[in-house]
Amino acid sequence: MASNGGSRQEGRLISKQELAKHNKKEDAWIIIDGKVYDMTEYVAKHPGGDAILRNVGGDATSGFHSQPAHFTVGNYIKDKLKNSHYVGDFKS
Ligand code: HEM
Repeated sequence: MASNGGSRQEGRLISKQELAKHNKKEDAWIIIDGKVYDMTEYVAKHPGGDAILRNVGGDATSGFHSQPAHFTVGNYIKDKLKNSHYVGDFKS
C-alpha cells in the first residue's frame, strides 16, 4: 500500500517506530486506549499544561485515565479527540 504521507485516515495503523518520531512539543503524538492522537495544536491550550507531554511519542493511557480533571469533561474530550486529533490506531 502506498504511503499516505501522514494524513488522517480512519483505521490507519501506526507503528511504535512511527509514533516515537512525534515525541516533542512541536510534534506531539500520544496513544490513549490504543488510538493515536496528534495533540500538537492542543498542547498550548491544555488546562493541565505541559503534563500532556509526559508520555509524548508513547502511551499516555494510564496517566490520562488517572487524572480526575478528565472525568468531569469526559464527553468534551472524547469529541475533541475523535473529531480533531485522531491519526490512526496503534499497531501493538
Ligand atoms: C483533548 C483533551 C485532553 C487530553 C488528550 C489530555 C491529556 C492529558 C495527559 C496525557 C496528561 C498527563 C497525564 C499523566 O501522565 O500524568 C494530562 C494531565 C492533566 N490534564 Fe489533560 N488532557 C486533555 C484535556 C484536559 C482538560 C479539558 C482539562 C481540564 C479541564 C485537563 C486537565 C489536566 C490536568 C489538571 C492534568 C495534570 C497536570 C499535572 O500533572 O500537573 N486536561 N492531560
